[in-house]
Amino acid sequence: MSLTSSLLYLDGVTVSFDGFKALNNLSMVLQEGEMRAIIGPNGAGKTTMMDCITGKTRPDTGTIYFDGTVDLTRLDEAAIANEGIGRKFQKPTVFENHTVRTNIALALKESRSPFHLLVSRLSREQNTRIDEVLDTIRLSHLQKETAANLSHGQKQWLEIGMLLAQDPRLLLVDEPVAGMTDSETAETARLLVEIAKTHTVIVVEHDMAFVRDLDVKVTVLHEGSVLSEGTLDHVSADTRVIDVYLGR
Ligand SMILES: Nc1ncnc2c1ncn2[C@@H]1O[C@H](COP(=O)(O)OP(=O)(O)OP(=O)(O)O)[C@@H](O)[C@H]1O
Repeated sequence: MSLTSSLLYLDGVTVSFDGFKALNNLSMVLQEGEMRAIIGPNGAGKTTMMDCITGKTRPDTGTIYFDGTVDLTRLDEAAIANEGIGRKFQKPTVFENHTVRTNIALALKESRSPFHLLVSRLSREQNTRIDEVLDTIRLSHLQKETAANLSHGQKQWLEIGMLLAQDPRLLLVDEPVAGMTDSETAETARLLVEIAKTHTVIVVEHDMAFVRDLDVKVTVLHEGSVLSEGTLDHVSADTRVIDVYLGR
């Protein structure tokens, strides 16, 4: 597989904290347009991997290439975000006092501040884009609602929408369904499948019913490297995966 045909390419990535290897020679390739689920036991290195991709943590060794040519290990967090890599953390961080629609408007690439929004009207294209995002995240009917009044699940969707408004090429989504109801969880899978039609996505999750609904290739991390990779059925039948994770 050539380096340039992949959107994200990690090779031999190692990260040590006081001699302990949170990532140990991790290699993984993601094609443009692919959605990938990352699973694995607590401490497997999932968050550290995301931290390395977004520039929060710098690997001791190894390479991470974005879009074939951009060496992410040489860029800081802001530069990596500018390259088109967006991340949604587990805890939603929406602007509670603003409406759902304003939250999306504030997240638009061109938008800078609430003040900027007040003094300069949004273009028709921007409003159309906001409408599209609201539709994707199932919140059109609540666009005038104050974000503080949303359910936990709806806040997660709003934050995914804020990520989409920035039009990233790669979305990193960390445990999106933690704390959601079953129906919100099922809806989130549908929402991400829809988003993945036009974006490359990495989803970290522990919820196996949700991962099954995504119906994508799964990478199992364990002790900082890839233990198994393939369909959920394939990795679920892997005795090493059962031993360290699924069988417990
Ligand atoms: N800043 C740090 N300093 C020291 N150790 C760390 C640091 N960050 C992570 N670790 C350790 O590295 C290992 C991998 O952690 P990481 O958070 O990446 O795992 P994870 O797969 O995301 O786990 P979880 O499913 O619990 O979120 C853990 O043992 C953790 O304690």
